[in-house]
Amino acid sequence: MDTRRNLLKKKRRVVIKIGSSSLQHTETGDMDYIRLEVLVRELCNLKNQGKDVVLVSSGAIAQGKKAVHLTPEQLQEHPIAVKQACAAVGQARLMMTYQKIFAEYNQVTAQILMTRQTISNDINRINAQNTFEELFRMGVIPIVNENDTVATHEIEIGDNDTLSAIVASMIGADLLILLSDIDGLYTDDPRANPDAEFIETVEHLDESFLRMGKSTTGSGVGTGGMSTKLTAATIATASGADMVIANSKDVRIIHRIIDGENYGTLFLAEKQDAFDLPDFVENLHSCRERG
Ligand SMILES: Nc1ncnc2c1ncn2[C@@H]1O[C@H](COP(=O)(O)OP(=O)(O)O)[C@@H](O)[C@H]1O
Ligand SMILES: N[C@@H](CCC(=O)OP(=O)(O)O)C(=O)O
Repeated sequence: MDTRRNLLKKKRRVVIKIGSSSLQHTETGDMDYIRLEVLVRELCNLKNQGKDVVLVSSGAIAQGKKAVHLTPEQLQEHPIAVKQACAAVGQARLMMTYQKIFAEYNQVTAQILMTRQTISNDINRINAQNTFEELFRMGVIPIVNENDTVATHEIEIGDNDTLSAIVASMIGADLLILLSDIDGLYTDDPRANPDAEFIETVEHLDESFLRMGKSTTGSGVGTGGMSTKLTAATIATASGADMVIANSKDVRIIHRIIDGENYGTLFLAEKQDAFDLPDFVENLHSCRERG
């Protein structure tokens, strides 16, 4: 067995991110309760192994749209306010569903909603860090999302891949797992290029890997495609966490990865003393705009 994979067993603080498309049935857009249940069981089991666990869950906007039966015309009218209203509805639904399922395992959860200011403002960031630490001491699993109801372009992080890496960096996590609709990183988007090859391990995340995420295709339900996952890998690995991108088709992949089995793409941590999270977050938008 690959010794670097085997070391994943020893991780103490794990952040797991699941995207909107992974939480719903493709055909109907309704919640996939079985997948949610298995996800919750996996997280509770990690917690029972003595690890600190954080879930970053997308899905507020997608579930909110579904709940209020939004027509495409309504979406066109006031896209930002409509999206924010949907997020307000969907976030409450998501939390209700998670709390119900976590309660079956006697697991207490908490909701943490963040914006870019949570990181860039020193007081907000320290408060958020203290809250996470207190929740871990209490044995609670925090469930994190962007505060979509108030976040507009000026203060948004914009996608939960990046958010999950920011959270991992902020709380000193040693492993981040991004659950996606694809097995991991390929040399190119395999949906567009049948010759794309799967990459098992990224030892050093240089330009050649970052270029592989430039294709703009994605599930159409969530945000980002592969490029936001590579931004997440940049933050996580520079902060000293390993990161894995893996397929959410069977969420039992979480314990298989942590047991050291060869699933997904593993990005190895390369802690950089010069990495400054607030500074990185401050420059996030200008970096994206420069492409
Ligand atoms: N180099 C690449 N390797 C793998 N997938 C890629 C790559 N470039 C683009 N993609 C696309 O990114 C998609 C995953 O992004 P997205 O749909 O936003 O995921 P999620 O909703 O799970 O966060 C894949 O389904 C794939 O089509
Ligand atoms: N914060 C948004 C999701 C943003 C996002 O990054 O979505 P996804 O690409 O599905 O992980 C929501 O909850 O709807």
